[in-house]
Amino acid sequence: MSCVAARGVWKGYRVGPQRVEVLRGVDLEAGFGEVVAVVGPSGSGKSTLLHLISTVDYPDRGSIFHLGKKVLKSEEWRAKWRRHNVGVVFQSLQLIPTLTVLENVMLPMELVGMPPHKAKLRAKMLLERLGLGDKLERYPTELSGGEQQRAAVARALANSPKILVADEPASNLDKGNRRLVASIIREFADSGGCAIVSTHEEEIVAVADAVCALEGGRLNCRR
Ligand SMILES: Nc1ncnc2c1ncn2[C@@H]1O[C@H](COP(=O)(O)OP(=O)(O)OP(=O)(O)O)[C@@H](O)[C@H]1O
Repeated sequence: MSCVAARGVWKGYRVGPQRVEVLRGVDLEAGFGEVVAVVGPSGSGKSTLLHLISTVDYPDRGSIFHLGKKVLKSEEWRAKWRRHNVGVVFQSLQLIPTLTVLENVMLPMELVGMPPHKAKLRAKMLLERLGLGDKLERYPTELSGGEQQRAAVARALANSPKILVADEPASNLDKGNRRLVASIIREFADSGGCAIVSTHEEEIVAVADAVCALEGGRLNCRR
């Protein structure tokens, strides 16, 4: 059983009268303990693929498997599955502007019933690890782009997911923080999960077990 698999995945969008096929039969496999980096030029479909792998979106054809189970089309099923099993760093981050950084990271834990005092301890620990220990009470708009990005990584790890899906999580970071995020992703996978990460950054590629290049709607992986 693999941690994450994509089999024959197709996804396209309607643009006016036309249909553009972005993914044309993508296969991907991530074992437990693995980091898979997805690389490719802007517009090649990395975010499209990661939305499918994270279960935020659903393929037109083909299937995604998580922990050996086929991801179902029902949005309700996918939302519940994600809440418990998948940590997602969106390219657009999607931090909640009306909550502090600490509250943003606590929220996923509270949604699965963790008592607030425990959620707070874990959120603090994660934010300190990501170098945001002195920004806990700030609101997202009061943070730099790179700080927001690190807060989004902390939030994705909050529920100790089995699967981490991160869309360019290091794109706004300086070298030191790119290394930090890369090592946190590596440690996450080493503890038994798997991470699928789109990136242009060599620090992330350096910790990957497989590098998959997306081009012309197809994915070519080398290990
Ligand atoms: N909702 C949408 N409707 C129409 N076209 C879309 C939509 N979302 C993405 N696309 C198109 O699909 C293609 C792939 O987009 P995607 O965002 O997946 O690429 P990407 O590799 O993540 O790019 P980047 O590195 O710039 O973030 C692009 O040509 C984009 O214009």
